[in-house]
Amino acid sequence: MTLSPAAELHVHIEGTLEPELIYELAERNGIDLPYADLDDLRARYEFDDLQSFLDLYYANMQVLVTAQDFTDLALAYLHRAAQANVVRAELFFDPQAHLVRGVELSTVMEGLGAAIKRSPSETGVEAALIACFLRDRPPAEAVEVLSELIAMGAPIIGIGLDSAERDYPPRLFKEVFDLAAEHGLHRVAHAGEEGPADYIREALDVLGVERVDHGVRCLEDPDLVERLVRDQVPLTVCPLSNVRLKGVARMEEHPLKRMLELGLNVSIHSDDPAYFGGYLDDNVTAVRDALGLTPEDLETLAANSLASAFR
Ligand SMILES: Nc1ncnc2[nH]cnc12
Ligand SMILES: [Zn+2]
Repeated sequence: MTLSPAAELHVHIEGTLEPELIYELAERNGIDLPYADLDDLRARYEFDDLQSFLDLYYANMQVLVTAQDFTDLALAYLHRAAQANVVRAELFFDPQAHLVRGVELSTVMEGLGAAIKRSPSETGVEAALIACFLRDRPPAEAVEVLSELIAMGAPIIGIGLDSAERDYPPRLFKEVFDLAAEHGLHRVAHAGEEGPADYIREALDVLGVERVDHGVRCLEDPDLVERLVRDQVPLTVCPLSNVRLKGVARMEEHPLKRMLELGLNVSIHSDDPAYFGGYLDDNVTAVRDALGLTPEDLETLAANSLASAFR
């Protein structure tokens, strides 16, 4: 199936780290992996919830050490995205997850910066970077890291908020989002993935986000749905992620079709494709087959993604 051109607006670049690349980078950097072999690593890609995934996601990042590692990771992803007819990719990355391991911000930015620069000519995909802050780390640290990114002139178009959602309400991060706004940066946040619908409202009202990542739990709050429809707030939905992290029991029960029917501004994305069983095209075919989406539905979803991109 040839897919319509689309924008990938919800992908964590560290979540595109495929097991094969983990082994290749571990070898290159002389790192001993705590797995028996590739199959043993692959067998661990079974999750009970967001935290069980995050534990493996952060552990595997240890193989990312040099600027070249970050460049290779991002370009491998962008080549794969091109196969799915992605024309624009806004890549999330987690600066704090690297800083806490002793990898310098300058190394991360040099590596990812080179990849987004080379991408149009090498992959055909226009790429941009969004720095995400970890909600299970201190809010003051997020302010510190964003200040450093701004001071070094890092090539970022915006900021986001990710990691463990439950018990970490968006309002804790008002200061870093205000700083981003002062510097003309775009603002997005994960909300309503595992956390309650109220976190979506807070992300809009307190953080001033322009898009909500996931947002599926908005359906529990009819007044919020009405507002999201009225304001056409983009919701970047990640179907395979929702099923693999058990927010949704089976793809056949995914609320995406209902969200479309309600008039919500939804689009399909891949979140952490190396961990959740597929890239943008895999997500599209999975929901199409499970929910019986029509070619018109798919066209609407792709058009929504392009219209919600920051360009
Ligand atoms: N699905 C997700 N939710 C929250 N934080 C993440 N970081 C990487 N993937 C994530
Ligand atoms: Zn995500």
